[in-house]
Amino acid sequence: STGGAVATPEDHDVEYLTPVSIGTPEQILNLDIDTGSSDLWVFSSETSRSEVKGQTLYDPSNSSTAQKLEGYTWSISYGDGSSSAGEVYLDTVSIGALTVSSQAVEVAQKVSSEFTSDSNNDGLLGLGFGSLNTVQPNAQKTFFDNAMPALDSPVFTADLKAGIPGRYNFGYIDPNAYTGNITYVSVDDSQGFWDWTSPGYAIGSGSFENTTIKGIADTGTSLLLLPSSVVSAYYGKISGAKYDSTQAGYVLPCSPTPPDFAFGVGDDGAAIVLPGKYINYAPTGSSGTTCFGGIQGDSGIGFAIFGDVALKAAFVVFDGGSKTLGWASK
Ligand SMILES: C[C@H](Cc1ccc(C(C)(C)C)cc1)[C@H](NN)c1nnnn1Cc1ccc2c(c1)OCO2
Repeated sequence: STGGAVATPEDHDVEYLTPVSIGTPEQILNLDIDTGSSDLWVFSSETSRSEVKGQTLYDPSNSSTAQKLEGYTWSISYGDGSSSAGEVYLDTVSIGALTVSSQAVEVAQKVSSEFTSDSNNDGLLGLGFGSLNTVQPNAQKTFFDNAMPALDSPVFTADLKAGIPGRYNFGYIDPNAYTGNITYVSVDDSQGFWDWTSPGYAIGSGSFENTTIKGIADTGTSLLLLPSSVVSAYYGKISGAKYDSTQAGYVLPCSPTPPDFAFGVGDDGAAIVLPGKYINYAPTGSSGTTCFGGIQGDSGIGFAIFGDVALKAAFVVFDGGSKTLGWASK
């Protein structure tokens, strides 16, 4: 079997939302597919009313296929400080033509203010490794883990785009979605992430800097978070760029367009090039002359995060069979 669905960017590509069908008859929620976590949780009829602001709610009592996992709970805190918690049902979940009949659907009873204020986001669908799942007393499998045995090929692909809809596909690699070759690299799943190591980077037309960058491919993080040495080298090339403590990040003049940023993939010289305009993440004020940088530091996290700013420059294969990541330009 195969499946897939569109991934539509919210403002500034801060996140990408994908329609996911849950229950019988189907209830369609727009979820943030997140390769950096492993819980599938949704706003629901059980979410406290004061914490709901416009989201679509999954109501298990309206699904003939919903089964409550009595005594099961979940609670998650994300690296950006947001959090949510609740109870657990099993129900039928589909992404396009791909259906998992007994998927753990974690219904939120509480969500933090960051989720409440994001009215278009109806929840997260985690595609990290199972060890990250927070359900107690027994961890639950991800949609991909449940689907994998039935898939034509044990893979899913992320084809995110700048400012326009892209796609997540399951079970096949679309040869029309990328250019050149796909370079596969090994993944360390010991922390539950799609964790890989880039051999280095280049700034604009500059020479390639060999420095290992270990980080995760994370569709659920907006920015590209890199070691401070790389980040200061990049912004050091841009007159007027500076670290702004009030913004808690590097800001830069929105024009002229900043230099491209390339990160290496594999040891054959392959690289993914981010056009400089991707680094103009969003204007910081009303004048539009200063932009918040799409590349920021990863200090305090312990690893780099190849978030949407990086992923939208590539076609990425998440191979659950060989536990490898495939990177291609497009
Ligand atoms: C943050 C997202 C998870 C999320 C997504 C969306 C949202 C909102 C809808 C409310 C906007 C909140 C949360 C990420 N997913 N793998 C994640 N989940 N756990 N760690 N990370 C990545 C990380 C880790 C550390 C950091 C960071 C990021 O930004 C700053 O420091």
